[in-house]
Amino acid sequence: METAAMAAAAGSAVGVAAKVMPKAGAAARRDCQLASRVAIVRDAGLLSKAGVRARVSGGARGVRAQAVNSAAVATELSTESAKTVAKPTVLVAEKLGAAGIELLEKVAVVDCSYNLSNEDLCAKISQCDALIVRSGTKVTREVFEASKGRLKVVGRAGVGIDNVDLQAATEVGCLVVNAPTANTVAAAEHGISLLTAMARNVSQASASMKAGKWQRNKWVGVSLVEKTLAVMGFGKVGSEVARRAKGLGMHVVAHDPYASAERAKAVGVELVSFDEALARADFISLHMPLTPTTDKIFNDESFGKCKKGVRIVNVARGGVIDEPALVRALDAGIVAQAALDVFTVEPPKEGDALVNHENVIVTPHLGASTMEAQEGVAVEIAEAVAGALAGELSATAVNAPMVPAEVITELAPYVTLAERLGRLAVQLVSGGAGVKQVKVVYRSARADDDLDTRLLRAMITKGLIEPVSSAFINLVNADYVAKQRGLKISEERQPTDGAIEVPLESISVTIADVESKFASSEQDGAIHLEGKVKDGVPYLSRVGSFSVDVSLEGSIILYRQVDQPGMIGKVGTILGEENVNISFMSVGRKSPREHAVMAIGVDEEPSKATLQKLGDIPAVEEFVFLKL
Ligand SMILES: NC(=O)C1=CN([C@@H]2O[C@H](COP(=O)(O)OP(=O)(O)OC[C@H]3O[C@@H](n4cnc5c(N)ncnc54)[C@H](O)[C@@H]3O)[C@@H](O)[C@H]2O)C=CC1
Ligand SMILES: O=C(O)C(=O)COP(=O)(O)O
Repeated sequence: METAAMAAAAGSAVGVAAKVMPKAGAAARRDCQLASRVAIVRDAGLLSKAGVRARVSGGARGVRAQAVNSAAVATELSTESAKTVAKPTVLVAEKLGAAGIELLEKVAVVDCSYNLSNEDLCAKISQCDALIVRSGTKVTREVFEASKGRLKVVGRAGVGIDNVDLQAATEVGCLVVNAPTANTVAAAEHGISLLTAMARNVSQASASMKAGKWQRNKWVGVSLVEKTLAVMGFGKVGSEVARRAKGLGMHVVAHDPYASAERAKAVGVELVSFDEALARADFISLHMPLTPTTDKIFNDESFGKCKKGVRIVNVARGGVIDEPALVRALDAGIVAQAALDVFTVEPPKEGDALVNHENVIVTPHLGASTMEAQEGVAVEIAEAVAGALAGELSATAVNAPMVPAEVITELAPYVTLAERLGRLAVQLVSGGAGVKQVKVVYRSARADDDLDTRLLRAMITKGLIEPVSSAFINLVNADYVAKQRGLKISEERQPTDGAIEVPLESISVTIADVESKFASSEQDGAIHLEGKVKDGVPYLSRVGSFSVDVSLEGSIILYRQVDQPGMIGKVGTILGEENVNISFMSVGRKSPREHAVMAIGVDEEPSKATLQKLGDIPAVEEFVFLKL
């Protein structure tokens, strides 16, 4: 029952029919267990790099990318689903290295459709579980809306994610992953190429010679040695540029509000303020991301703070420069030369003043375009996307909190417990959509920094919201959706003396300011449920002020009775008449022959008539049926 429900949840989470086909004995059980495990992490929107590697490793690299058109995708999908489980569909919207395509083809139907218009992308996206892009595709809110909830992961085969609407992705629970490391050296090398080519007028001299001229006096350059280079953005690319520039004999300063002084010291670079960097630089190289803060950070005012005759390289993003301001600075001689790989609009409009400026050299966004970087990026993103589709943890997720794989594994049963407690608690509320204040208490012997509760909070949120709305919730969007609905979840840690090997002794969920359908679930005027994990299985351990002990599998009937002999027999007979199988029974009472709360786990959902028969037993004072 549990595994079937979770397998269904897995399907809904990824938007593919993750059906477990009927199989005999151990094989079927193993498949169900796998589906169950996948469901936990997939619902949480988590990815594991190790898991992906295990799944996709072993394949020969270098298989050519094969364009798969829509008809072929449809055919392959139907054939696949007839065989076992339908493979997810990955749309690769920009050229990706062959090794990446090969990895993806092991786990998905891969549709390589390049140069799609926005309209075509929107039309296609509702058939896709994942989308892979580079910098040339704008993944807008419109694209996420057009996906109608099916798109579960966007992979950016590169670093900059300014072309993906992260807010829209988060709102719909779509994970965004990037490939942050494989093109670092390529981008740094391109920065250095542009720096040296600009200083020695390589591209102008080459063009003039090809035009039949021999202008040795015209193309005299400037030297780099002993000059000061300001690296703006001392991250991965910036650091590599700094190292290389030092090798060329340059003095390097860097500006990066978030860089550590130790890292700068290790590279032999002085970290300075923005203004000081501009004031000292003979050359400036840009390596910061495009964000609302860096948007047009190089403008008339900042050029005004530069040394006259400064030379600028931009391999970051066109948008960090106010381009008309750069044209003015070039015309005024404030900026002597610029070397640009990136532009605010790509490709720039014909006749663009900057592109055509005589003191500017340009390349068409080639920073990451080496054979090596493209193969590396393709593998990096394919692994991340394949992992996402399997619901595993990603080290490169950009819109979900990072939760290490080992934490996921350790917390897996508590994740299930957390969701089920939320699910039960909200069903107890009369008109569950009105829940606003929820308190979660984690009882644990672990130190505060040794227990990551983000995943548990997300799953309680999922349990609280999904039964009473059409929202789909995972780790990516849980906090966002809760905030949107005005649901405030406060968390409290209660230290215990137990063993620290056990992550949690119990989790309790308390909903204040609501009315309960089952008065006995209230404690101090609030609905209160508590659960535990025993032998890897989640249990309900408390309902209101009554202790119970019922496994959280199947569904649950709770009723309050006057404690007296013969009750279990009567209830068992009524459920048995309708062939409802009882998995667990537990009586929670404070003292003999007084009020007791009975918790009964059932494998099947009883009919309303059967539930009514239970309610009609004279000793039963109230009852409620809760679905897990
Ligand atoms: N032209 C191309 O083909 C390529 C371009 N890129 C661009 O280069 C950028 C940097 O890439 P990585 O070094 O891999 O990223 P990164 O994240 O390692 O480094 C970016 C650095 O910029 C810093 N930063 C953020 N705001 C800043 C500000 N206001 N002023 C100064 N520094 C600031 C960050 O603290 C970080 O250290 C990417 O965001 C991307 O836009 C990256 C690869 C290829
Ligand atoms: O990785 C980045 O940020 C880049 O700018 C590279 O872009 P590309 O993948 O070559 O379109």
